Amino acid sequence: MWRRAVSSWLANAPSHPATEIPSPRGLPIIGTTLDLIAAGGAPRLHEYVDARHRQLGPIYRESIGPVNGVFVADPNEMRRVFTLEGKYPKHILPDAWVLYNKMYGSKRGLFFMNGEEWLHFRRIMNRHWLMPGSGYEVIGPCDFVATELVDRWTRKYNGREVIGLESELYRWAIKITVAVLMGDKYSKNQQRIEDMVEHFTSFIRLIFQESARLSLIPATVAEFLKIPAWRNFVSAVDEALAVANSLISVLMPECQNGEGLLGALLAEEIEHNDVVRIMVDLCIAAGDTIASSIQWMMYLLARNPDLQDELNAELLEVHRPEDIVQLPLVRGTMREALRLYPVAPFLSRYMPEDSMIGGYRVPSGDLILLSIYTSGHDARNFPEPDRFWPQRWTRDADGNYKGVSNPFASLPFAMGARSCIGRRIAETQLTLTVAKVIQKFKLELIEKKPVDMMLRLVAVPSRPVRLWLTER
Ligand code: HEM
Repeated sequence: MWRRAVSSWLANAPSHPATEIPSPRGLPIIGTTLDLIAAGGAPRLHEYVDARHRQLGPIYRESIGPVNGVFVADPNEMRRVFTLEGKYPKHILPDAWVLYNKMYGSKRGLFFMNGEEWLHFRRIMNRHWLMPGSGYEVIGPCDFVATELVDRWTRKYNGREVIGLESELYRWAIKITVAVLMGDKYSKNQQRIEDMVEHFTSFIRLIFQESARLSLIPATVAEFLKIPAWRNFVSAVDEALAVANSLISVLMPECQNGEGLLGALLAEEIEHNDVVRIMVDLCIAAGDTIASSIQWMMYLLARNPDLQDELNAELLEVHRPEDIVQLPLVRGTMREALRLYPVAPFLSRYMPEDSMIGGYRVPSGDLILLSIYTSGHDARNFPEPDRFWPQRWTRDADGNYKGVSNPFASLPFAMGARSCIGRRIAETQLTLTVAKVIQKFKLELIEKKPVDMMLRLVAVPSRPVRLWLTER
């Protein structure tokens, strides 16, 4: 009711100039950066912005560090932003990466492309990667790596704590992505590429750690002062790109006959270098996002033993991987984890033209930041928003979600032409692996104290999740 009232107010409100968008008071040059530092710094940005929305409303403007943007938390206005994003949607890029690419002449994959170049490659990728039934096998490779993880944990951690859960899941994330890229060829080659995957995994973790340290300092300043975080970031990116390039070069000849998603891309008329840079960036994009999401899923399940039993009971009836990934409760668990802990708590678009957002005329070129952490935790969109309740995503007899008032308030993969290209793959990887783990083990937390979410470029647990496994 209240939500509808706010939305209709936003839609019908008379237009106001952008200068009237509510804004907190800040200092010249640094804006409100000091307020953010007092609130816990960049790792707590999602909570800081959430508090600002409560203070200033569903749309407000703020300059934080090098970023000046209009923050939007109303789901209907968020949808509008995607309808106004234009032919070549443009999102914000991490400052440190952009400077690195410029300084070292590094040509990068889809996430970093813009304009015609982006559209050209995105269309090719959409054809193969997003369309259901595009024919490329995702389930088989995901099933193979998920089974491998469960077997490894049975040998090493049954009746024990999983040592280094984060590293275990990072390794799983990279492996499962490489497996999807290689298709059937993965199982035959996995020993050969094991070391490269291991190295790549450790450099990717390092990159994310260091780039988070750089998030409040303009990259040009960090580079000029040669602060340790910048130097470490550069060497981790150098190493990761070098290992990833070698990895893709090893995989390419194996997939020449169309195997896996890599084979599909090779069959297109794309230059070798372009295939390599697209693939390298896919591995980078996949690693942190799915490793973090699966940690949250396991953390939430470990806190809810009854749900684990309920899931296991449902899984007793279903055997084929393609049916497991469709189970409403398995999918609900994933959607709920991504609602509570969205890997990317802010989505961004530069408006291509002057646009009406929330009753304000936002000029072309302005940066809009969609606060999906806030909209996902808002009681107007999700009753009892802090409760982990996977069944809310299942439907009642009338076809309505049981506990979701506005599904557009949780957009972990974004929307529109530039939404996550790996969504279908990620969903298969997460649901299948979690289902297999639950079929085999009961999960318990060793430390019961709640774990917070913090931003390290993507949202991750603020301290290690310590998991105890007991075979069912
Ligand atoms: C839970 C896991 C994941 C989440 C929550 C996630 C989320 C996102 C989001 C929010 C974006 C930005 C979209 C935008 O600006 O509108 C994005 C882009 C992207 N994602 Fe994912 N992602 C996940 C997994 C993956 C995986 C597994 C892959 C690769 C296999 C991948 C590859 C990409 C790429 C290449 C882009 C850039 C797309 C473009 O600019 O056209 N992601 N993702």
